[in-house]
Amino acid sequence: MSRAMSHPLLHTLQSSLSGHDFSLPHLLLLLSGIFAISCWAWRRSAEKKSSPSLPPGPAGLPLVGNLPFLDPELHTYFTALARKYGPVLKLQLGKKLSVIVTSPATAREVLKDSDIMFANRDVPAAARAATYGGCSLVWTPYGPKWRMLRKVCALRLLSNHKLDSVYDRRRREVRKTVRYLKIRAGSPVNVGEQMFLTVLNVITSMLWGGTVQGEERERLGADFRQVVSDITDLLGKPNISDFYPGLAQFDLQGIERQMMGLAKRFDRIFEQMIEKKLKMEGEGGKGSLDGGEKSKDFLQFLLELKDEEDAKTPLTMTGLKALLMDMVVGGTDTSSNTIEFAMAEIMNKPGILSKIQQELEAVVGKDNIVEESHIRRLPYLHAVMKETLRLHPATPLLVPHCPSADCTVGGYMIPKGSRVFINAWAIHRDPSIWSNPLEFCPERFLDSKVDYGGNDFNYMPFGAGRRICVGIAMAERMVLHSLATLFHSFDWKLPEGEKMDLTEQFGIVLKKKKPLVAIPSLRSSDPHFYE
Ligand code: HEM
Repeated sequence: MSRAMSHPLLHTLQSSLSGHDFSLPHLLLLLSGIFAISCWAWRRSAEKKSSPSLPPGPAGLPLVGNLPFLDPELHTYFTALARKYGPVLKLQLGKKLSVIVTSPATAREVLKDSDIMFANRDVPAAARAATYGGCSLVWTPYGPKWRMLRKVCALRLLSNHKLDSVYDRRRREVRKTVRYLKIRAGSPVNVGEQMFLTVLNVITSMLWGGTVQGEERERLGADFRQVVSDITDLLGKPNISDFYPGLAQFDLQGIERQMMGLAKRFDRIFEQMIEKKLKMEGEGGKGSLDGGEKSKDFLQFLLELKDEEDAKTPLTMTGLKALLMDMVVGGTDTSSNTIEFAMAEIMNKPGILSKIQQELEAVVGKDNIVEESHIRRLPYLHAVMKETLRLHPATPLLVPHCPSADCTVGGYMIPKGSRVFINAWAIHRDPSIWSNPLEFCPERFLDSKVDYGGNDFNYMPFGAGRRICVGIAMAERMVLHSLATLFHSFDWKLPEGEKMDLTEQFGIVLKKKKPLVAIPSLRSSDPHFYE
């Protein structure tokens, strides 16, 4: 029987007809029944016709969809597709529907108008393997657990107040880098590598104190760098397990296996720090691991929180370690790659470099060391940071969002569970929004209210809405303080015969294809500058 025949009115009609009783009331009933059924059927077909369709997108092949045509440089590939298919387009990647959003208006619909609906993540298999099953702040679904983790990070580690209280730790790491560069003056230095180490040491010193010194510090620093870089590479790799969840158990590309191996190395380091911390507490020590400092570090606070039995949303040991993972993976590459791109763009434009140095001279002075407190008074340098994040947003497609129910964006239907990419990279280079979009021009941000706080959908290097980056204040301090110090204390040039190459390489975190190697020289003859 067809679906229409199951309507209850039909039963009334059927029984009327089978009784062969065609008196006027029955006839009226029959007619009104026919009328009601016709209206119902018409409404259903009209509803079907007017329900929004899926977004447009390139035709795919049976079973695999668009997978064979996927270009690994996703940000440029998605940008080219958007030119052809518009600001909301779909790609069928195996069984997974991906949606790419490429205009300020449609990004606003996702990140503001339907923020709660899109506040979930579609967790890739690699991310689950990296973060104890996806229980970290970055990957946890929107809900009470996410709120608890977010609050803990925002208030206890990354608030302006907390950051102020641990400035000495950041300062110490920046000064260590200055001392290292002084020794290397006149020789080529891998800028990204040095800035990665600086940011990493800042973050770990905020997490568990200046725990590792001397040789141990060097060894763990090198270890972390390789692990973070391998993790972000694996997170950006297309994975069959995501496109065909039925095949995930076979881990055909070995991505989850490799990721588990990397996560284990992290886990060992975390265990080591936790063990030291618990031992110190057992011995009655209350300060951070480097001793002497009264403020509790983040790990100490998390361990106390974990032991709170009456907490509404308890923090487990794996949840605690996943949070440490987020800070180390989410905070390092993003900030250090931004510093590296900024350095490269600045060195490429001597006019910009001299404006930065003039501003530093006026605000910091020739005879002073740059302090974090100066950065609020360096508007030109701030414009340089904004312009760097416009042209080279650290996460060009943000972190993919996932709707918790079917919804509509740009008039198209986005099914529950799709993977939604916001192409911030393309929006930041859209000629209808930015004049000379490919030119590095910090001046466009001077006397402009455009900021990365998540209210302007033309510019969103940190995302927007509930899942906006939780580390903005920290990133701002690290990037500006480092750049100010690098250009106040040193002049920089490329090795003889080298040309600046600004080519990007896609990954969940965007990087310079060719690492920036540059030669520092001292700007001051005063040795106190380099202590
Ligand atoms: C230049 C530096 C940075 C950039 C450009 C950046 C950018 C982003 C972006 C685009 C997102 C995703 C937003 C979305 O889902 O729409 C994000 C999320 C996140 N970022 Fe950052 N980030 C930076 C530095 C940091 C730092 C220093 C930390 C911590 C120490 C951090 C921790 C996180 C975390 C934990 C999330 C996930 C938040 C959530 O899902 O609720 N980030 N970041």
